[in-house]
Formats: sequence, structure tokens, C-alpha cells
Amino acid sequence: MDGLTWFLYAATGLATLVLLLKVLYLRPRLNLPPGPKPWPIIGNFNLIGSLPHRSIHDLSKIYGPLMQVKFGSFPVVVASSVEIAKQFLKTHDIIFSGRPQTAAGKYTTYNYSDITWSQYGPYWRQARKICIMELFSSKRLESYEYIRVEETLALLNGLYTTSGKPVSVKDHLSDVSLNVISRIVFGKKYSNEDESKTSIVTPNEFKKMLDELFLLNGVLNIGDWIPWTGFMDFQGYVKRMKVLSKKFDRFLEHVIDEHNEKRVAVKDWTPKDMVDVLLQLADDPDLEVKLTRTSVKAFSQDIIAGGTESSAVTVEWAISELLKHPNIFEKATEELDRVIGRERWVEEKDMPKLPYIEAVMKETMRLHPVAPMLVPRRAREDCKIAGYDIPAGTLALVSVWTIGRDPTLWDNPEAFYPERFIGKSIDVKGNDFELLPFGAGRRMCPGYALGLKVIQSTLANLLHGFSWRLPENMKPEDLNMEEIFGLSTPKKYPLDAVAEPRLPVHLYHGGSVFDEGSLNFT
Ligand code: HEM
Repeated sequence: MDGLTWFLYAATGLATLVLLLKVLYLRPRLNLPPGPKPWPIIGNFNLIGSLPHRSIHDLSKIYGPLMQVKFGSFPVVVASSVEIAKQFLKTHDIIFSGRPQTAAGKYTTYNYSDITWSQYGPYWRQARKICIMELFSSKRLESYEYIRVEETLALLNGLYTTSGKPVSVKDHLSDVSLNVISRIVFGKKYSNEDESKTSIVTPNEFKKMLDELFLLNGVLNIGDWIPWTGFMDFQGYVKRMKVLSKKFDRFLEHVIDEHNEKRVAVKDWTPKDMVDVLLQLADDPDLEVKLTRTSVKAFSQDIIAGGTESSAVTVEWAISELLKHPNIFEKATEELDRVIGRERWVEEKDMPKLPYIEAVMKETMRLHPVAPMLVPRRAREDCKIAGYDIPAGTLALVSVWTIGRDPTLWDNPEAFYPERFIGKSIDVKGNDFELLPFGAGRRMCPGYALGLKVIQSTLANLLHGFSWRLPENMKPEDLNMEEIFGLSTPKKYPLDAVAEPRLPVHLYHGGSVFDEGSLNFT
């Protein structure tokens, strides 16, 4: 080797070494939010218990309103104050409008073709436009009022027949929610025995499929966060997801075929249910992004899933809290007697005249939010919040569970006290960051108006139509108020209670119970 060659080798080696040192040591150090020290591979999973929202709540007490934990190798930032939630969902909303790519999104929602798990981009933006302009417009929601009335009435009549006996409140509530949402989305319900004979899924199978969907979308699937364990599926979730997605697909294919047959057969066909609307849009050549048959199936399934459990869970919590606090129950009933009287049921148009019932609903959503950390978001770009760096790809959670219990925002935060909302303008529609049961910003729940209508009118009528008590020998203080974690956050022990009618008997037997003249039976 001559001198020059030797020199060139040495210079190249030195340059490489300098470059390597630069990359390793001179890279600007990120100022990451504080948080517990992660373990290799598992990150902070050792600190997350079976109620992740409570574990995260406890950690935020130590590390502050913006903290970072690790799910396996994935960094996760958590907002636990109004100020930081505003940064995530308002100031930097466009950055935090991504969603993580989980196995549940891949296998149960047609490879992220639904609304909830689709990435930020033209496809998702168009989906939201369809929600606002078509599916959840106030005109369309109004046109479905007769469905909500009929199904609420069926609930009230059903409870009348079981009066005096303990019933599982949640079972009744889930049936109403599912019936309402099925009729709105599919044009008919699948929990009706007669109809099921012509359908390809029995009512019980359909309910089981939905339960499985909630469970699999709510679980902490380790394979999502520790990548090399994904293919092993040692919790068995991915296998279950694949089985479930086949069942849903078979069912949704059948639903779409039925709708298409009707479209061809009926003269001057106009869309009635949401599947009709989506199929019509799928035919539109001018749509910015093509809506495929798969999109129609994914959207329909998403809306059924989003709309069923959430309302039922909230009303079950509300009635449990009222049974635990008889004086508050009395005040709610007193308002209904005063405003509605005992000769009719409560209608949707009565709601603005029932501020105490509204306060009970808000107080329930403060203490028992269906999604205690909202639906996980993902930072699409690098971002700086409160002086801390949040690199692109970081998962972002907003602990509305913690915000709802923040003693700097709420007096005596653990107490169920609806009066705190009386005379206050705090709403649940994503404007007031103290109370965010539906989230806020671009990815806020698009079904909130429908959810509120269903919750308010079922709750008000259940309180108006029945005196409720706990089963024999059970005292309010015995009522267990623990929750379980999942896609919704229901009671760990479902509420059993006894309902006794408190209105004239004829009101429980159908007929002119609601003021039908005011309803739009289209
Ligand atoms: C008590 C009732 C309900 C509650 C508490 C609730 C709550 C939520 C929350 C917290 C989110 C996530 C927001 C975020 O990421 O910031 C969400 C998203 C969503 N909700 Fe709801 N929801 C309810 C009812 C409904 C109903 C009735 C529907 C449809 C019929 C629905 C459909 C959806 C969909 C499709 C998304 C995903 C939105 C997106 O990612 O763009 N929800 N909901």
C-alpha cells in the first residue's frame, strides 16, 4: 500500500468515525415529557393494571398533566389537564388526528376502511363529510324520531310487564339502543324474532358478535405494542378477530344485497336508512374519493358499534347513581311531574325544559365517561407542547377520566352532585374542555347528537314511568360501582333493579302515549 492509499483509507475511516459520533452524541437531544422509566421490551406495561385508565390516572398524579409512558416500545403521551387536552384537541388537533394501526383496526374494520380507525387523509375527511352532511344531519336525525319513539315505548311496555320483579337494566337498555341503531342503519332490527327467520343471523348471534367486537376493539393486545410478539398471537385475540370479521362480512354482504334488490325493484326509490344513503353515494362518480362496497360495509358496522353500547352504558350508570342517591332521584322525579305531568310520556322536544335531568346526564358522563381516555390518537408530525418534544408516531391519550375528577375544576369531585351544572353553560359537545365525553376537534364523535337524544329520552322516560328500587334486602350503600375497561366502560356488576309503574295504566299499552301529532312519520 503506497502512502497516498494509506492516507485515503485513514481519512475515510476517520470521517466515518466522526460522522458516527455526531449521529450518536451530537443529535439534538429530545426533551421528552416526564414519565416512569420504561423496561426494555415491555416498556411500562408492568404499571398498567386491568383498569388502564385508573393506572394512567395514578401515574399522572406523579408525573403531571403531560407525561410519557411506553406501551412496549411505543411512546404514549397522556394529557390529564384542560390546558394540555386543549393543546392535543384544539391547538394541534390536525397533528393529533391520526389513529394508531392496531390489529383490531386491521382485522375487524376491513383494514382500517371504517371511520374510527382510518388514518387522517382524504378518505377519512370524506367519511366525516358524509357524517355531517348526510348521516347525522339534524334533518335526518329528526326524520328518525319516530323510530326512537317506537322503541322507547317498546322498552316502557316491556318493563311494565316485568314490574315488581328484578330485571337486568342493561339488557333492556342494550335492546333499545340496538333496535334504534339497527333500524336507522339497516332499516330493520335484527333483534325481532320474526324478522330473524328471514335473516342469516339470529338476534342472539348478532348481539354476541357485537359484544365480541367491543371486547376485541377495547383489549390491550400486547401484539400491537411489542411487534415481534404480534405473529405469535399468544393472547389469541387476532385469531378471534379473523373469525369475527368473517361472520360480520357474511352478515353485511347479506344486508347490502337486500338493499340493492330493493333499489332495483322499487319504482322511484329514495334512500331511507343509512345503508341506502351510503349505497347511493357509492354510485356517485363525482365523489372525491371512491366509496366502495367495502367502505359501505365498514361504515355501517362502525356506526352500529359506536351507537349501541355507549348510550346503554351511560343510562345504566345514571340509574345506578340515582339509586345510590335517593334524594337526587326524588328531585329528578319532581321535575318530571312538574314539567310533564302524569298523563303523558316525555318527548324529545321537552328536553330543554328539563335542566335537572340534563344535569344528571352530564354528571353521569363526568364520573363515568364511556371512553375514559377517548379513542387513541397518533401524532402525524413532530410537535412541541409545553416545552416538551413529541415526535411523530407517538400515541396520544386524553384522560377525560382524570379531568372529570380534577379538584381544581370540580368541588368535591368524587361526589355525584348534578346541581353543580345548574345555571352553568358547560356542554358536552367538545366546546368545554372540562367535560369531554365525546372528545373534541376533528375526530370528535360524529354520533354525539344521536347519542344524546337516545340517552336523554330513555333516561327521562325510565324515571318518569317507573319508581325504581334495589332488589329485596339491598341497600344503596351495597350497590357496587366498579367498572370494567373495554371499548365502553360498563359496570363490573350489571345493575339489577325493580321497576313499579307510576303513571296511569293506559299509558303502558301503546296507543296515543306520545304526542304523535308533533312527530314526523316519514
Ligand atoms: C354515549 C354516547 C357516545 C359516546 C360517549 C361516544 C364517545 C366517543 C368518543 C370519545 C370518540 C372518540 C373521540 C376522539 O377520538 O377524540 C368517539 C368516536 C366515534 N363515535 Fe362515538 N360516542 C357515542 C355515541 C356514538 C354514536 C351514537 C355513534 C354513531 C351512531 C358514534 C360513532 C362514533 C364514530 C364513528 C367515531 C369515530 C370518529 C372518528 O375517528 O373520526 N358514537 N365517540
